[in-house]
Amino acid sequence: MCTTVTADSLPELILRRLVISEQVAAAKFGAGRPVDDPVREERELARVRALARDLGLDPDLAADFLSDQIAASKQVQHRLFARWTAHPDERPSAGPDLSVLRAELDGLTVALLDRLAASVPEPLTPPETPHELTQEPLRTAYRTLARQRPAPGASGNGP
Ligand SMILES: O=C(O)C(=O)C[C@]1(C(=O)O)C=C[C@@H](O)C=C1
Repeated sequence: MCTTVTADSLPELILRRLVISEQVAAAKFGAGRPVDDPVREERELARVRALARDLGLDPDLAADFLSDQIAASKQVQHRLFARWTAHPDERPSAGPDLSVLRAELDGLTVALLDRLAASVPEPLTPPETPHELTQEPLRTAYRTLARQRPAPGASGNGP
């Protein structure tokens, strides 16, 4: 799996991550695994800090941003778990492979940080979506983006 940096916009990439999260939920529900995986989260956050340094982005900003994406993913997954527990007829028949989905998420992280580094540091608001499942998680995904952020390279981390 290669980690292609795409030309997609930040909002598109954020939405795509939530769509993959629905598949992650299916994989975990099918395998009887819990939504939360703190070890995986720690690894992702450490990687994002390293990527941010390479891109000239504030590592704290990048970590806050990824934490929002993880929190949003967990909201989607917990909602789906609750739905599938209450309505067995709505359960997905077969879950996709979690390791494949994680490789997709890792590739998206590179693209997301690349877009974040290229974006103007003006506050961004989450788009409205007709999908009830994703509206609240989208607000979570934009928590850091909704605040004024320092321009890339102006993070005060020194030369
Ligand atoms: O990789 C997983 O297991 C996921 O569920 C994805 C994810 C994430 O959004 O990156 C979300 C929740 C877990 O605690 C860890 C990571």
